[in-house]
Amino acid sequence: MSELKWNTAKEYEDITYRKLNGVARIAFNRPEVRNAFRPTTVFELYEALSDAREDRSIGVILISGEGPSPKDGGYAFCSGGDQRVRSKTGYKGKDGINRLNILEVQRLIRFMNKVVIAVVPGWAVGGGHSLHVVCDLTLASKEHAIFKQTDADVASFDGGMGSAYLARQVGQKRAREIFFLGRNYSAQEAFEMGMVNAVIPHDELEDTAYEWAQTIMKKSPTAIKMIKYAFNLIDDGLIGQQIFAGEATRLAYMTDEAEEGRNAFLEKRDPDFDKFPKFP
Ligand SMILES: CC(C)(COP(=O)(O)OP(=O)(O)OC[C@H]1O[C@@H](n2cnc3c(N)ncnc32)[C@H](O)[C@@H]1OP(=O)(O)O)[C@@H](O)C(=O)NCCC(=O)NCCSC(=O)CCC(=O)c1ccccc1C(=O)O
Repeated sequence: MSELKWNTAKEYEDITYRKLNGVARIAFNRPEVRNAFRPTTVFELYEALSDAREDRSIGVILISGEGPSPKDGGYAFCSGGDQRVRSKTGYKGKDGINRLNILEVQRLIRFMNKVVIAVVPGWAVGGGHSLHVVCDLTLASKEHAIFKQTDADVASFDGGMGSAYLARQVGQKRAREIFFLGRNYSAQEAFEMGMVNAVIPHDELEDTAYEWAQTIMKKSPTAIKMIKYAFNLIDDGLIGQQIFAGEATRLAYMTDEAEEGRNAFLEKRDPDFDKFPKFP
């Protein structure tokens, strides 16, 4: 079992949120329902992810699921939308409003300026399966992780990132099988298909995820961010281009050439760009 001494970043109702040495760990905390998410869960997840995004000391974010269930000892990453609060127009929150707000979390993970690792201790199902797909990397418990896409069983369908990116990872035929048949896949099968990066003995999962995060933390943060956005770009269309271009602009702003442009404007003179090399 892990002896990592995580520091609580904030107390929440449906998730846990901790930090340690540049790593943020966010975990679903509804093990009695296999970590299904309701609107409250998703609001909290979004807030914690946003905090990790803004925290300049954080380089890698782990998303996991607390467990085991006090009811039966089962482990889960996430079993998707809480079907008990599903209504005709979405998932009903405490405010009585129906939402499909997990999609906002998917976008936050995808466009996150840091690496996000899904740490899967048990079931990754439905919208929970989609979440692991959207994360940059997935580490899975050898003994307990099971991947399953039940959307079509409950008349739901993630026709966005959870299916399109899955097809990129495992290929079209496999992705269609996963969605059309809704079978259970072990960590090893998911690894062989290409949607899991490593299969880890359950007791070592947490520590391994932390070690992977520390390895990434030693790299250039700018390089890691640009590589992530470069990988995303081809599938993310104009939004992918915009995000990559935004970061390119930031790098350009760091040059003397950019400073000359700004200074010339502020000093009400023509810019002198002649002194800057025109690289071949
Ligand atoms: C996960 C299972 C395969 C686990 O099976 P098993 O180990 O046998 O355990 P169970 O006895 O079934 O479950 C234990 C306990 O947990 C309850 N539970 C499990 N999952 C859920 C859930 N999703 N919602 C509510 N409750 C759940 C279960 O009822 C048991 O309770 P008891 O009181 O002890 O009986 C299996 O549980 C299973 O198949 N679960 C359902 C998985 C599922 O279908 N999830 C929903 C898929 S659809 C989805 O996630 C849509 C959400 C979404 O992402 C989305 C998509 C498109 C647009 C927008 C959105 C959005 O924003 O939401």
